[in-house]
Amino acid sequence: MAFENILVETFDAVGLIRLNRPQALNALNAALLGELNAALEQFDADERIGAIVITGSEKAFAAGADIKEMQALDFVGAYRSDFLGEWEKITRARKPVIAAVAGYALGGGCELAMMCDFIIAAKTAKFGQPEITLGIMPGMGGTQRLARFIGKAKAMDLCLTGRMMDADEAERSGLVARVVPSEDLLDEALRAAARIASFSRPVVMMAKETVNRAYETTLGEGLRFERRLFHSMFALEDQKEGMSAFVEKRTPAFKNR
Ligand SMILES: CC(C)=CC(=O)SCCNC(=O)CCNC(=O)[C@H](O)C(C)(C)COP(=O)(O)OP(=O)(O)OC[C@H]1O[C@@H](n2cnc3c(N)ncnc32)[C@H](O)[C@@H]1OP(=O)(O)O
Repeated sequence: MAFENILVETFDAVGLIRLNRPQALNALNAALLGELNAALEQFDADERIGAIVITGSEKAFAAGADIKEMQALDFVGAYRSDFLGEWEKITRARKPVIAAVAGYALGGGCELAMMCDFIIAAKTAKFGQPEITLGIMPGMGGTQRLARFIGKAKAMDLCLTGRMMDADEAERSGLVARVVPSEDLLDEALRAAARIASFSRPVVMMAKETVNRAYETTLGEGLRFERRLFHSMFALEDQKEGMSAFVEKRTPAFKNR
């Protein structure tokens, strides 16, 4: 499939998607969304791929939903088309997705990064929900995910003032897993993805599913879910291989089953 708004590459077991609308600071329009979903589906279905990285440019991961595309929208059009609803598909990828963020991650850009499983940020990264300055509020999950990830105080601050948060504040707040020098961003993200891809695929997928469950259920239900999936891992050849390799002091050769 040919893409116009993203660039897609593979590095061994890692799929890399670069948002590529430099003229609009990677503003997220419908065409880009369709391509991003298609690329993610392809990587998710590809047996050779174990993890996925989404990145932007040095200046912008993404400066938000495309304001020029949204400008003329009316209520009925937004409601009937469930405008922005398709973005949730990104969270359905079953393989881990890392956001490698440099520059602006604003509005929908910040929300897209939060839909990924974790964020690695360059020193230059700036996160924010400036929708309030446009006469709207976040609509791709910002109010809900920020409140869960960084707490009410910071979520309110960002959504109500529209201010930007730099990479260090984002890391202190728990939004970002690691901050690295800009020149190391992609290598660091690809290395993390390659490490994940080297582990047992079903175990990685179950670990992702289980951590995500923490955001959707009670602690009791989450703990039961974790324990049941944990028990199921003893049916995997990869559990036998991983533990034998430890005892025999060698590197495990996982077979993803
Ligand atoms: C998901 C939901 C519900 C909502 C949203 O996401 S709303 C969008 C939220 N984002 C913003 O409000 C940020 C808008 N952008 C900016 O404030 C600035 O572009 C900046 C601070 C990120 C960077 O400023 P800078 O002066 O360095 O660059 P610009 O000249 O302003 O931008 C270059 C080029 O990109 C176009 N651009 C930037 N952001 C968007 C956007 N979100 N949608 C559409 N186009 C965007 C900008 O217009 C300019 O293009 P032109 O020179 O052709 O006008």
